[in-house]
Amino acid sequence: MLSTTSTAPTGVRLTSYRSFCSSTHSRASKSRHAYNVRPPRQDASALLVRYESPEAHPNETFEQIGVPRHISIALRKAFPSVTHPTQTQRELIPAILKGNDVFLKDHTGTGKSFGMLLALLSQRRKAPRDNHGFPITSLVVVPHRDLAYQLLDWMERIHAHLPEKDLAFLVQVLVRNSAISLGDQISRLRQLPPHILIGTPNALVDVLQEDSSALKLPTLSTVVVDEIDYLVESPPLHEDKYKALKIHRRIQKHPGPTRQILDQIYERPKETGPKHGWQPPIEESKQIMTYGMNRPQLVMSSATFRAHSAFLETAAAWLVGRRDRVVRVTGSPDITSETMKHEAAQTLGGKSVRHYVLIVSPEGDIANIEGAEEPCALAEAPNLEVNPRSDIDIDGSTASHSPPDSGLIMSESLEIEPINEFEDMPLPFNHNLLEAIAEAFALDVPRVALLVLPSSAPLKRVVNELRRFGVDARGLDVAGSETGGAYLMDGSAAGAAENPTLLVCTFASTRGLDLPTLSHVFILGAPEDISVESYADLYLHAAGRVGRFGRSGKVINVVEARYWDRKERKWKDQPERIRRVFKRIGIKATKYSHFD
Ligand SMILES: Nc1ncnc2c1ncn2[C@@H]1O[C@H](COP(=O)(O)OP(=O)(O)OP(=O)(O)O)[C@@H](O)[C@H]1O
Repeated sequence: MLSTTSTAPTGVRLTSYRSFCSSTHSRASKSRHAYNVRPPRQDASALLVRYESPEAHPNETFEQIGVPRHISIALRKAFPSVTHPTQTQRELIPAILKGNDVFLKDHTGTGKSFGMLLALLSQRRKAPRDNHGFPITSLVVVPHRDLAYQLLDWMERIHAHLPEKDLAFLVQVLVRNSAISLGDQISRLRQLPPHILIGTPNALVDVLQEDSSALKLPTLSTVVVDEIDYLVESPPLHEDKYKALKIHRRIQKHPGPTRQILDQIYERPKETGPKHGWQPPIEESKQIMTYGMNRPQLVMSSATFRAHSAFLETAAAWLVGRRDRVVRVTGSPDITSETMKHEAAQTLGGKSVRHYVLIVSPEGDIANIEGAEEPCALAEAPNLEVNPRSDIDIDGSTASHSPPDSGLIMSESLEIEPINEFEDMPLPFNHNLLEAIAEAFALDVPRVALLVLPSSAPLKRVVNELRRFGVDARGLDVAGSETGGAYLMDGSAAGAAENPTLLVCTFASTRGLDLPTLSHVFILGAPEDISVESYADLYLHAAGRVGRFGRSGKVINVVEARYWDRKERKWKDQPERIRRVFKRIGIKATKYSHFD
C-alpha cells in the first residue's frame, strides 16, 4: 500500500516517480500499485511523479477513450482488424489527450507507436497565429527513416477516409537523403506546416541549424520521442560508477542530436556543473521562473525503456514545473518477479515465437546449440498456434511451399544478379555464416524474412554475397524502393511467394518496424563489444519484429563456433554469449529440425 497519498486536482493518486526507475531492475518483488512515496526532494527524481491510471475496461472502444468519432470511423475503414484499443492504448491515449507527460514502456508489438499516432491525430489543431500561419502541433522523433515512412504510411491510410483534403497539411516526414533538398524541405514546412511532423534526429538538427524558426518549436503542443533509450544516450545501467561518470561527461560535452533538439525545445540551461561533470540540481521554482511552465508535453517510449538516475537528471530539466503531469504507462504488468519474467518471455514479440541458435564451424558445418529443445515438446505448450497470416507451421516441418531438393536455389535459376561492385569490402565474420543463412532461408521462408546484421557489417557486401547464393536479398528500404512499401501491407491474403525476399538491415534500423508479412528474423553473430544487458535489449527489439499481435514467427540466430582469435589473443565464444542472453531474457532455444 502507499505510505503517503496525495490527491491531484483530477482526483487520481500521485506516487513517487523514483519507483518507476527502480521497478524495472529492482530485485524486490513489488506489486504494480505498491510504491513508496518519498517526500519531495531537490533532486531530479523528486521532480517527477506519476498518476495511477484508472482501471480500464477491456471492451472500451476508441471513441470511449477520447478518439473523435470521425477518426475512429476512418480507423475502422483503414484498419479493419484494429477494432479495440490494446491495454497500452487504453492508458496512453487518454493520458496524451489530457496533456500529461508520458513515460511509456511495454513489450514490442503492443501498439505503442500506433496508439501515439492515434492520440496525436485526435488532438485539436490550434488556429493560425497572426502572420505566422498554422503552428505545428506535434513533433515525433524516430530513430530511422524506415520507421518515419512506416508511420506516414499508417497516417496516409487513415487520412484516405478523412474529410481533410491535403495529406501534407496533416502529416509530413523529415528525413535525410530524401529526394527533396534541405532548402525545399524548409520552404515546404514554411508554406504548409503540418499538424504532425515526423522526423529523424539528424534531419531535424539539419533544419534547426539552417533555419531554426522553420520547425516552430515555441508553438509545439506535443513532442514524442519513440525509442527513447536508443535516441537519448545515457551511461549503461550496470556500468561501474567511475566509467558511468566518464560516459556521462562525454555525453554532456557532445550531446547527440535528440538531446540537442530536446534541450532546445525545453530551453535546458547550459551545463554549468562543477568540475566532476554532473549538473547540480537547480531549484525547480527558479527554473519555472526562468523558463516558464508552458512548454510542450513530452511523450517518451520504448519496449526497453529503463529510466535510471543519469537519464532522469536530464529528463528532469525537460519536465521541470510539471511534476503533476507525468504519467507512467506500462500496459502489461511490470517484470518484477520470476513468474512474470517467464510470462514476458512467453509473450516476447508475441505468443508464438520460437528462438533457434545455429552454430557454424570454420569448415561450414551447421549444428543446433547444445540443449536446444525438440519442437514437438514446445508444441504442447499453450499459445503456440499456426500463423494465421501465412501458411508456415511454427516448427517449420510442414511449410506449405516445397523447399528445393538441394536446400539452396542457385542464382541462375532465379536470375538474381549479384552486385559486383561491393566484392572488395572485407567481411568481419566467417563467410560460412551467410551460406548457413541462405540455406535456412531457402528451406523455411515462405515470403519475407529479415536479416539483422551487427552495425559494423558491410550491408551491401552481405546483400551481394547472399545473392550469389541465390537469395533475393535487398537492403531494407520501405520507402526508397519501388517495392518497399509492399512490405508494410497486411499479408493475410497472400500465400507463399515464388521467390521469397530477405530484407537486410542492422540492429539500429529494426527498431519499431512493423512488417506484417514477416515470418522469420535471422540474426547474424552475437555482438561482442557490448554488455549482455545491452545485447539482450538489442535482441528484444530485433526478435520483436515477428509475433506481433498474435502472429507466429521464428528468430534464427546464426553464430560462429567458439574459436581462438589470434589478433585479439582471446577466445571468442558466441554460443556462450547467446546462452547468457537467453538466460537473461528467460527464453529457451528450440531445435531447428533441418539440422542436427
Ligand atoms: N488496437 C489494435 N488492435 C489490433 N492491431 C493493432 C492495434 N494497435 C496497433 N495494432 C497493430 O499492431 C502492430 C504493432 O503496432 P506498433 O508498431 O504500434 O507496436 P509497438 O508497441 O510500437 O512495437 P515496437 O515496440 O516494436 O515499436 C501494427 O501492425 C498495428 O497496425
